[in-house]
Amino acid sequence: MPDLESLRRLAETAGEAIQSVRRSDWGRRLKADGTPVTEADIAAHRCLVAGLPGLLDLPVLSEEQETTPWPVRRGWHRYWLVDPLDGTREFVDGFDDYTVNVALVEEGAVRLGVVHAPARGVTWAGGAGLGAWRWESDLCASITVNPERPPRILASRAHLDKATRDWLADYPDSQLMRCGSSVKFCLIAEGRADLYPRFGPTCEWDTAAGQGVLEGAGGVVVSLASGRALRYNGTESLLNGAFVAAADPSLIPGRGAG
Ligand SMILES: Nc1ncnc2c1ncn2[C@@H]1O[C@H](COP(=O)(O)O)[C@@H](OP(=O)(O)O)[C@H]1O
Ligand SMILES: [Mg+2]
Repeated sequence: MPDLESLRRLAETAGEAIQSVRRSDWGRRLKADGTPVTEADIAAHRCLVAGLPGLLDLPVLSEEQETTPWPVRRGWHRYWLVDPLDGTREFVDGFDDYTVNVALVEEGAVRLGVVHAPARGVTWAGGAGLGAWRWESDLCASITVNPERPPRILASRAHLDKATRDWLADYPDSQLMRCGSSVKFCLIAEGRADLYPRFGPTCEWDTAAGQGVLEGAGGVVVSLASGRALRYNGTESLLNGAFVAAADPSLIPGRGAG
């Protein structure tokens, strides 16, 4: 296992690179898929790819670099999966829910995840069987889920599609909170929300770190196709299918009390 304190500090250093771009006259352009990429994404990416191999010498798969060809990547048993700036739309639009995401993936499962939200000054980390933690101003606290009924539900601020709206119609009594980036997983992990359904597209680097945090806190991230935990590096496509993140599996329709 990598040293968690060093990993947290590396994520926070990447966050400082993002914040210094935000304070400056930052550039912005659109990627081929129409989503924005900023100088901040690139600055955080450079910071992480420079630092991660020193913590654990493994391949790095980052949103902000050309993807390693599948015939090579499929042979990876362990690797770093990185989204240097998740929630670029939030960042560009002046909202604070954007994050640095680093996950250690082993045999297709998340072993450890670290999520840092630079504008909030908060970092979360965790992994299944390890526990989960939250840091603010260098103060560390252990966190766990706190399932409530009716569930407090999270949805993307920028991407709320019809399938998600239809799903939400089954929860007329629930409070809906809109939030960008992997912060959604972390809010469930620290007991402030219960469900995050996602039917619209996400990529593997959007979910892995948050999944680690949530699993460490006692929650789950379930693929609606398999009914099991979301897995990684199993296909050439880096797109996730639909999933639900939950404080408890019984909150997911069809898996208990619903
Ligand atoms: N059409 C699309 N295809 C692939 N991923 C998409 C997408 N629309 C949104 N996303 C993913 O959703 C993430 C944002 O999540 P949210 O809407 O919960 O804030 C984006 O992360 P980035 O901001 O890192 O690009 C992006 O990867
Ligand atoms: Mg992302």
